[in-house]
Amino acid sequence: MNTVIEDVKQMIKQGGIKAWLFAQQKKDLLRFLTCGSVDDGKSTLIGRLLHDCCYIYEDQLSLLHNDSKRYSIQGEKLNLALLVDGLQAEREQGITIDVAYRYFTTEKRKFIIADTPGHDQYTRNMVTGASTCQLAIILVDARKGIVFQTRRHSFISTLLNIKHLIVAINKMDLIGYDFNIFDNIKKDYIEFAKNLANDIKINFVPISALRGDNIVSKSQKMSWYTESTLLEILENTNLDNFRNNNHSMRFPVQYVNHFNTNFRGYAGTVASGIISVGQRVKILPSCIESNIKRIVTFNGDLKSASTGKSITLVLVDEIDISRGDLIVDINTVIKPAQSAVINVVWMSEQPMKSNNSYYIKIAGKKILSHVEDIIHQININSLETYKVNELSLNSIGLVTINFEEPMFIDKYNQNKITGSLIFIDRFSNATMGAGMINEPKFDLKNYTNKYSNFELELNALVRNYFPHWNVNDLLTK
Ligand SMILES: Nc1nc2c(ncn2[C@@H]2O[C@H](COP(=O)(O)OP(=O)(O)OP(=O)(O)O)[C@@H](O)[C@H]2O)c(=O)[nH]1
Repeated sequence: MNTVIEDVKQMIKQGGIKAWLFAQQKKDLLRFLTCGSVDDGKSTLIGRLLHDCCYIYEDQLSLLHNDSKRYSIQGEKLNLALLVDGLQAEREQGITIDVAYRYFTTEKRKFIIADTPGHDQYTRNMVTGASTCQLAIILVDARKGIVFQTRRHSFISTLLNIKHLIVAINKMDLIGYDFNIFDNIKKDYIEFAKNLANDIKINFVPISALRGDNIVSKSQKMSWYTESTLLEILENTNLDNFRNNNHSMRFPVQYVNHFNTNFRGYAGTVASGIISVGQRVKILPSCIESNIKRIVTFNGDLKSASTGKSITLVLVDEIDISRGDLIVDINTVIKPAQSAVINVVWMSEQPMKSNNSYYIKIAGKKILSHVEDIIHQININSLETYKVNELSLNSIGLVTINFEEPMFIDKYNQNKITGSLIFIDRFSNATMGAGMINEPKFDLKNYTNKYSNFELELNALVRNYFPHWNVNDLLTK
């Protein structure tokens, strides 16, 4: 890593802008999110990181000075939170609603930050932000200590397979930079974290996002803290665990590009592994085999492409492939699952109930599914589980669902793309919840339905548009 940086420094001296661009491409990328309760200082922390890493342009800074006068509640000179609170509604209410993404870079690494809302009602935005991140900063207000949202966001982060948490105890300036308060919060969190997965790395940093203590530079006010600043931790986190190139190749087809009669390509993003020209592959569910003829990108053809790369594949043979099909290496052994046990974060005011049917979408494939059993709900405070009949808004639980047709899926901790799904309401098309596959099941009784897809669609349409006809739902047992 250091050698690359040294090389690049040398190149910038010698080569100007081209070398600089090359240097940017060579840097590692860390995606992280900030989460925690309302007003813990998430947006201020991001503003501070951007400011102290000199990632605010002069025109942005002067706009920020003006906006600070207009929107700031506490009368601070520069309200750094306004840099990321982009929506007018966010500024007026002083809270984050949407997920705001920001990019910055240091000499060592590139970063994409997701600023997610602290409010309970925006849990879905937090889940969205966390789903693509490798690290989470859990903000804690030093005056309040560990609260419900601290536990909730920590648990959701680990559920989404984030293995590195930084617990940033903020607003230390408001408690006189007191070591004992910091230490007690740290002990409380360690006690809570005993119930989280045991392979999670946790760092604790006392900070003041507003004053800039221990963010980019060491605080003069907390000489008792001798460990790394927040930025140092972000820069030095080991990213090897996050690369998914060692896993078996998965390429879900997102779009069939029939540009002209001579070109038929399958566009998508490599979900895991490496795909190469000449490779023998099979297409699921049909199991038809072919070879990769070309890997097409906007910048020209590639010989191979690895996890995360957006590409269009051209095969040697003319095969009927549709959106949602999965291309895998010929030697891959993957059994079709008829059902799965799934961790669910429910995001709808209409509760999830046993026997309900929803569309689910996994890696571009949309099919009907049926809730067989709600195994349990999780108590966020104690992380204990208990039996429920339904999952209400923002609750987290474990459920078994059956698929309308066999599905080629993975466990979420092995593949985030082919191991995650969303639940979609059959009538309104609204997203109802998010799911992470815990255990695909291959040997369960088939979910058979005596009605054809056409009959089911017709039934759904009639029930949606003519509710006064009181037609029964064919999918409800
Ligand atoms: N004194 C002090 N105030 C802070 C600190 N960090 C943030 N604040 C203030 O706390 C308030 C909330 O900060 P935000 O950054 O908007 O908090 P948030 O967590 O993004 O809030 P939501 O977007 O509603 O979830 C603002 O008035 C900040 O100026 C800090 O370290 N010290």
